[in-house]
Amino acid sequence: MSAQIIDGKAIAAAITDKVALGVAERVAKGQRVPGLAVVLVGGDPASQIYVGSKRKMCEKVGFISKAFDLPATTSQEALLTLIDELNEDATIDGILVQFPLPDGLDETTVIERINPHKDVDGFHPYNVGRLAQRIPVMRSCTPRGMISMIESTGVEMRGKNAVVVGASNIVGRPMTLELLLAGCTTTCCHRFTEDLKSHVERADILVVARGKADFIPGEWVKEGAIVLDVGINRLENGKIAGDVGFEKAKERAAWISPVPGGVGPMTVATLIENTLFACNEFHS
Ligand SMILES: Nc1nc2c(c(=O)[nH]1)N[C@@H](CN(C=O)c1ccc(C(=O)N[C@@H](CCC(=O)O)C(=O)O)cc1)CN2
Repeated sequence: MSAQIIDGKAIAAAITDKVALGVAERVAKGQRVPGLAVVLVGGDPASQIYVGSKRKMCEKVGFISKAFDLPATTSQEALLTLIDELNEDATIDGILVQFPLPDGLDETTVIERINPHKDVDGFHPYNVGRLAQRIPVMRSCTPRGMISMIESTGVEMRGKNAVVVGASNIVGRPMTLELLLAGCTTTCCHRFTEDLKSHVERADILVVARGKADFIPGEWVKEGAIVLDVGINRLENGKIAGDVGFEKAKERAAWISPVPGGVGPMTVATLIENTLFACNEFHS
């Protein structure tokens, strides 16, 4: 078997085209355009790339994008004051604080300060709790994006064995909740998981978010599985690799997402989708 590629770039483009139409519809009705505040603290090179593509995408779909580039020395108090101001700003529908934050800044406190209806990252405990209770509101971008990718295959999720490798707050945990919501029998593997291979081998849907190149050998992938690779690992040769041994996995899976061009672009597209949703639902 040679897997079909889940083209995240193409699916993301379709999503952002739809958002651009949604913005045009608002304008035609005389409504204001959605606004996204993108906050970057410090100069982490990867974060600069991701923030750059979020701002570019805002421009492309017709959002107002407010950029806040703060020095790494920014105090927790100053960052929280900015969030308070953005919470009150009627032109802003979404607040995005790029992670990781520099040492000394507490991500949990920052997330909890954002108005849950402007939490376009879906990280606030209110939004995670809503997802856990099967009444989602704002959904985390990478996990929600991956659900859109699985939906694009046309494969029914209900009843499938789904295995998520990695239990981070940003990806692994909310993805576990998303797959449960979709009707999968879901296992979340983490650093204390014993016999990881046996879990991976029975995954009809495999999501890997470990951050280590080739962490899951392609030979472990179940025949006919859907494989979503969240890893972005920069190799010494300058190339980017995922967490799954792609070539071997491709011989066994039915569907597989590439790195780059898979899950990454969906994170940005879903953020844009969330911002329009927040604008239409809560801040019209
Ligand atoms: N506040 C947030 N911080 C972070 C999030 C998040 O969702 N919200 N996720 C990641 C980084 N991230 C978005 O912020 C992100 C990661 C990767 C990509 C992407 O398109 N990757 C490309 C490769 C690009 C490259 O690095 O050369 C790809 O996979 O094709 C977009 C966004 C951590 N922080």
